[in-house]
Amino acid sequence: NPELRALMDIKAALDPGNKLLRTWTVDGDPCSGSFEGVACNDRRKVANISLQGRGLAGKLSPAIGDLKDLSGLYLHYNSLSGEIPREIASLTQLTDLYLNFNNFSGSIPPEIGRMSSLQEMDLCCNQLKGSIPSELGSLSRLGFLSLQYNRLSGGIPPSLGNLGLLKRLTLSYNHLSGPIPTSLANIQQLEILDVQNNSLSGAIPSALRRLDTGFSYGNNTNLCGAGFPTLRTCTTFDTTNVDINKPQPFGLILNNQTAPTNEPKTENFETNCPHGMCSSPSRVHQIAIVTGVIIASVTLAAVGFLTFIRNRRQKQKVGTMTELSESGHGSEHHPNDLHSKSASPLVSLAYSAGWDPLADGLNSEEFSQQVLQSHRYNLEEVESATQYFSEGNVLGRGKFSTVYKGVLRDGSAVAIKSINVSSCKAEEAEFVKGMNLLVSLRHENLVSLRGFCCSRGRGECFLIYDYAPNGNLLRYLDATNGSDRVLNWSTRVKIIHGIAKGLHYLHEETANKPSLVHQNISAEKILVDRQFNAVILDSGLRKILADDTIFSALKVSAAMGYLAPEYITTGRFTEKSDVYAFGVIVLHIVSGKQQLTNAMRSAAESCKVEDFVDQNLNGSFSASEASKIVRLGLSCTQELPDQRPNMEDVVRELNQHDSGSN
Ligand SMILES: Nc1ncnc2c1ncn2[C@@H]1O[C@H](COP(=O)(O)OP(=O)(O)OP(=O)(O)O)[C@@H](O)[C@H]1O
Repeated sequence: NPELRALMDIKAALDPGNKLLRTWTVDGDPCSGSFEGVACNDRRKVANISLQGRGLAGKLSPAIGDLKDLSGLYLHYNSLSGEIPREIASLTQLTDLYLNFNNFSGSIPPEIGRMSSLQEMDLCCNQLKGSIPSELGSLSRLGFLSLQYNRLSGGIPPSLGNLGLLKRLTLSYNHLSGPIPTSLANIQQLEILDVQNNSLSGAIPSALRRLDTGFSYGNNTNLCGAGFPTLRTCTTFDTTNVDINKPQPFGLILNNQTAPTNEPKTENFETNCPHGMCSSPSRVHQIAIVTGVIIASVTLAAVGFLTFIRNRRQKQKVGTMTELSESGHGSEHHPNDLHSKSASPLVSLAYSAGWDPLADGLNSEEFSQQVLQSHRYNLEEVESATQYFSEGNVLGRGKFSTVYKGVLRDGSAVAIKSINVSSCKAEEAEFVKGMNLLVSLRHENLVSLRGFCCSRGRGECFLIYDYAPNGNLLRYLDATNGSDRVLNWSTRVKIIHGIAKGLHYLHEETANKPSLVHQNISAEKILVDRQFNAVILDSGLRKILADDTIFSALKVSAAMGYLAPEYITTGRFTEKSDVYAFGVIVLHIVSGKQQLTNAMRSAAESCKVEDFVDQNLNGSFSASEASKIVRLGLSCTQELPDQRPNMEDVVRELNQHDSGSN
């Protein structure tokens, strides 16, 4: 059996000590279910190898290429080293390749471009060097490509723009240089593009603005572009082409070479050379030399300063290094390094203080053992629920957290929010107090928190929530007529009631809980459960987050129109600011629209509900109920907080209509 032979070769390389794959035996049957982590298809060919997180410390054998029917190879979270064998390219049926979180070195074999079935490839968090092969642009079915936290250099190949199904491209924390190819903006499916912490330069294709918060480009050498917060606008210098095959020391090139890119250059010229204002090439040449020298001096000074800071930090954090090795990954580019790269002072404070508030035996006073026992999950459960944080399970990524879909061992679906420790409150007692509060919140209209897990090794805390299968409210706004996303009137009313009741519960002070302000109510934070009830997400979350994390979330809320006007002058959140956001959501739900035009608002104000209510309902709604709810929405969005009702009034008002109509 050639497949058995290949498996024995693979085993010898993966587990040279024969300690971990003892069930793989030369006289066994790989398709009997007895080979740990091996599954076969109905033709009795090996179709899946799932050995993630098994502590494997060997290499990946070229014999892997002999398992021609393999569709999934999951070897992430091990300590595998050596090169990725180019024979892997023979796996033309492979859809999922997960080699992330290992110590693979060498370069990415360009032959991978022949793996025509590949849909998800995660090579993150290794020590891969060299450039990203342009051949990857041939992987026409690829949906996820993760190469972050490696040592990749050179340019981003414009050929990646051919990946028409690509949804998520993560290239952050490498040494990539040159421009972001315009071709990437042509990928219609692209939702996430993360190129942070590289040495990229030049003008960002303006069309990438559509990715909004899905586009992360911070900490690059010299990027520019209009309409990107935190970036400078481009100047004539930014038209200088950069040879993407030869990383340039200062992001500038001192001759007139044309970048070896096959994309049209028009956009860059349009952005950077308005009205023929560009300098002549020789002038650019001279200025570029002078600028290069200046940048060189500044860079050298900055490097010296950073080295000084880094050395100091390393001295301060002897304890942190122990934590890294505890997790079995000592690689320089491991994401656990995040805390050493992060600018937040909270991080080093947290780690040097040995931050692990949820460890057994600690905090017995602040955290009741009963709460600990009933709510604490271990990292293994979280890892297995999320299939080792597989990219395919990501529901969303925010500024400070990532949410994964997962399935617990009892088969129940959950959403797991992972929060980097640097975003949490640094004071252990404060954090624990916040956690206590979070688990005590119980209401039918709040997403139910099942438990939590904090991993010192990963530098993350996880909140495990019940999964709400019908998505968030955004999904039901701007729906096309006749689609199943058009909610009927009674469902809309039920959802509005639900949000009101959930917020009233939060605001109310009882013997068991203080009054809480949500601070981040938006259509995205309202989920819809199986019975189409509203459940509010992230309630109480602010109690465990650091202040700077909270403020960064505000920008989004303001941009979406949920931020109460008085916040600008007072800088404070009150129950009435939640009421304002609630009012905006009510108007969204009734109109079915995310953006309320002036015409719509004046229709609402002059009680012309038939012009305001979602046209997709084709008149199927109660006009009296609609006008009452619209009035309520308007009163909640009054300019002055005192003129807004409180949530108790809102619930009473809504209930009155209920009893009136019964
Ligand atoms: N319990 C849940 N059930 C179903 N979907 C969920 C659940 N929790 C979160 N989601 C979905 O996951 C995605 C991300 O969630 P959320 O907006 O809270 O996190 P985030 O992207 O980290 O954002 P932020 O930085 O705004 O808090 C959203 O689309 C949300 O609808």
